[in-house]
Amino acid sequence: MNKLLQSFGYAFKGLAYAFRSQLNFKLHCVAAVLVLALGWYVQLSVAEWLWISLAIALVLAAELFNTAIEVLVDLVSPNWNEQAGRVKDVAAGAVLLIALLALVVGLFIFVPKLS
Ligand SMILES: Nc1ncnc2c1ncn2[C@@H]1O[C@H](COP(=O)(O)OP(=O)(O)OP(=O)(O)O)[C@@H](O)[C@H]1O
Repeated sequence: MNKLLQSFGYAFKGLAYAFRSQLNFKLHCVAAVLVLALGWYVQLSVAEWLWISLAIALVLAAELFNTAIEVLVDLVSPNWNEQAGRVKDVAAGAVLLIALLALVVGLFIFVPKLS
């Protein structure tokens, strides 16, 4: 049980680090709160809540993986290196792809309700 609590502690430490150090993660957290408030305002259905929750979780998880990759790259390759840059670019591309998916999900759900 103690070990489990300790693992949660490490996970929260990671979340706090990402929130403190990554502007993009902070912005996505703010966007998530605004989307949740809007969802409450327009009274989303259960299925719509599931889609929105999935989109939010995917974006935030992608940002966290991207942060972990950036930290790792900076650790193993602190100097300029083409391959290191490529690793960061690909990770950033994954975040962009998932953020676009979340945007499409949000547009499909909210545009008909707000127009
Ligand atoms: N060690 C490196 N070698 C080569 N290119 C790098 C290296 N570090 C970063 N880059 C290039 O600079 C870009 C931005 O890197 P950086 O680590 O600043 O990421 P970021 O997305 O701006 O992260 P942060 O949110 O920490 O500012 C990378 O996508 C990559 O193209």
